[in-house]
Amino acid sequence: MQEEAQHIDEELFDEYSFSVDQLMELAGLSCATAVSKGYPLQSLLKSPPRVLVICGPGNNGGDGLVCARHLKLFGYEPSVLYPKRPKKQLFQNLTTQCEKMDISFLTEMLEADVIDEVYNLVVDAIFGFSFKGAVREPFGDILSQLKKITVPIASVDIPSGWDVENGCPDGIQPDMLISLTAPKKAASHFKGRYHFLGGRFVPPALEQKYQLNLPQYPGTDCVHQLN
Ligand SMILES: NC(=O)C1=CN([C@@H]2O[C@H](COP(=O)(O)OP(=O)(O)OC[C@H]3O[C@@H](n4cnc5c(N)ncnc54)[C@H](O)[C@@H]3O)[C@@H](O)[C@H]2O)[C@H](O)CC1
Ligand SMILES: [K+]
Repeated sequence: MQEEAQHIDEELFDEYSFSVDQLMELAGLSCATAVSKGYPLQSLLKSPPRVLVICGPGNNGGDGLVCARHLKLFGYEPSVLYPKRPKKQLFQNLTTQCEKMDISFLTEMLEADVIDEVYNLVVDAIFGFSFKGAVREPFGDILSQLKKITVPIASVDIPSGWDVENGCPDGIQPDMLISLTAPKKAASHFKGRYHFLGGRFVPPALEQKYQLNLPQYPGTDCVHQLN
């Protein structure tokens, strides 16, 4: 399944000629849309409507940066923690776009009780389908703080630190999961309240080839609520 997700990914780029930027924009927009459906502005307990977006070193982190930008456009106040920044131009551009929109970047991870006090929720865009092995720092420390918080976590594609196939019983337990392209095997271990499917960009021929059996998205929506 981890391999299958990577094959679909490669095929979208190599055979279907999509660029990463295109798909990441749609993925990140889906995440911000799912957050706005699960945690509407008017339902938030803390004002201003602060959201902490934690971004990892790969494309999952890129989805997080796009998500933060759209959340800001939707009226939220995102702050971003982005401790390991790849040198690639794409990630530098996404970072500049956030900075130019007055999204603040934290210099270090906050303690769990501070997160609970200041933020309404955390978007987990640390690792996606390429996560492997034992968690390396600084992400071990970040995930251990996330295990202690009581505000909800919305995970992008896969709850970070979970094995892509087998999940992780003592890992973080997000309240929302936004599966991108198609739910990964680990999604069957998800016990939170909201499961959304996003990344409405899969060409029908690719969906058929991999027998993804994707549900029908409602109307023109970029997310589909699975439960
Ligand atoms: N086609 C699609 O479906 C799209 C998916 N998108 C998103 O991209 C991620 C997958 O991105 P990828 O760059 O392949 O990898 P990750 O972000 O999962 O992470 C790789 C990153 O993490 C480091 N790493 C791996 N294991 C560890 C570890 N044990 N400890 C510390 N660090 C680790 C690794 O070195 C890399 O730097 C997918 O899930 C979607 O969210 C696209 O954005 C849109 C198209
Ligand atoms: K994640």
